Amino acid sequence: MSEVLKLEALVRTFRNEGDDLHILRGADLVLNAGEIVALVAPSGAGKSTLLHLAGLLERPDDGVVRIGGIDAGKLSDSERTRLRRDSIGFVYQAHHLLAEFTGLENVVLPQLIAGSPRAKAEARGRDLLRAFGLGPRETHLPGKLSGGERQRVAIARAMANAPKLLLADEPTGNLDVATADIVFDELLRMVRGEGVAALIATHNPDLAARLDRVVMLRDGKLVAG
Ligand SMILES: Nc1ncnc2c1ncn2[C@@H]1O[C@H](COP(=O)(O)OP(=O)(O)OP(=O)(O)O)[C@@H](O)[C@H]1O
Repeated sequence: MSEVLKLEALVRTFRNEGDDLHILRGADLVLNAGEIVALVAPSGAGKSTLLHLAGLLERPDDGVVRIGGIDAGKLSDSERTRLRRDSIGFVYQAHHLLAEFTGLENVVLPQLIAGSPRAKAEARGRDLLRAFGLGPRETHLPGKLSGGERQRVAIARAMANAPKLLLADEPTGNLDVATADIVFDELLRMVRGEGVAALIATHNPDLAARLDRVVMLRDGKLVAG
């Protein structure tokens, strides 16, 4: 099976008021194509730190991040940006949609930035929003959508450039329990349908149990959950 993400002995230490916080102390992980893995850890253990490193938003103090076999540490900043844009989608706890653009435009823009022609980007955007039942709302501004609808648009945006890897940090953490449940299942359906590998951080053990595998961040290392 082809390897989408490989983390090798990742180390990340923060300096905080004179103390060293050893957040990652040799974290290893392999994610294969189509695999959906839950990342579970107590608050402050380093889930977001790990996702930022895996998503090439930050560099580790030591260790290697490979995306599709490519050692990201050997790339220039612009090459990392291109690899991130072409291969990785992000979903955060907050939707981070652009308020002055419609739902559809929010899904179209990353595709235009990646060089896709507008007609193709709009067709893909409409397909993704329709899959979430948002077709009739595609021209609404984010401020006119419910919290669950906004998060669905944010997921559609993350999938817009057909990434190989989706990284999600508490993707339904801001929603009420009932909506979170539904949106989480919709996210899984879309990720499975598109054959994308995903690493999804969640505090919720019920949600984690729906995924293919659980890894836990313990003492700065990843262990099977
Ligand atoms: N840039 C930074 N400088 C100093 N300390 C940091 C920095 N970024 C993160 N930390 C610290 O590292 C620890 C891990 O943070 P991180 O956000 O990765 O945790 P988390 O597991 O995602 O937490 P939560 O579930 O609450 O979001 C925290 O104690 C945090 O305060």
